[in-house]
Amino acid sequence: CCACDLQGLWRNELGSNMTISAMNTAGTFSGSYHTAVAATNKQTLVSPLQGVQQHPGAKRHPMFSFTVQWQFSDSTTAFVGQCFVDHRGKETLETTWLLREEVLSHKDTWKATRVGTSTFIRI
Ligand SMILES: CN1C(=O)N(C)[C@H]2CS[C@@H](CCCCC(=O)O)[C@H]21
Repeated sequence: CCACDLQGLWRNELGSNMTISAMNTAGTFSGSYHTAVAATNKQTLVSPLQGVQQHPGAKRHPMFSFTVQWQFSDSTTAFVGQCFVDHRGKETLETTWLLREEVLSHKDTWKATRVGTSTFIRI
């Protein structure tokens, strides 16, 4: 069937919820990210995201990237990934992410970036 549209509500394996809202013809979008867990034990808050996807409609499995500006910690996460639709029309977002936290000294920069993968399904 049809292409994979990023717009809507997604959840990943960590229980985070992501809403991708405005999508324009240039393929840029915005949204919000609500995380259940964090690297710190701080109370988490909904955080804004900005992203770009390959030209919507032109691709069945568009690539995308987006960045989340965490509102409760001095850190940010960049996601890159692709949207896939299986034979039953089930969509998944396969992503790799980099989480960069602010470090107070240049000598600590070696431990400032975490990397991982995350899969989102539509909720
Ligand atoms: C919950 N998460 C999630 O859904 N991920 C895909 C990973 C990569 S972003 C991280 C949360 C970072 C929160 C801010 C901070 O702790 O500095 C973790």
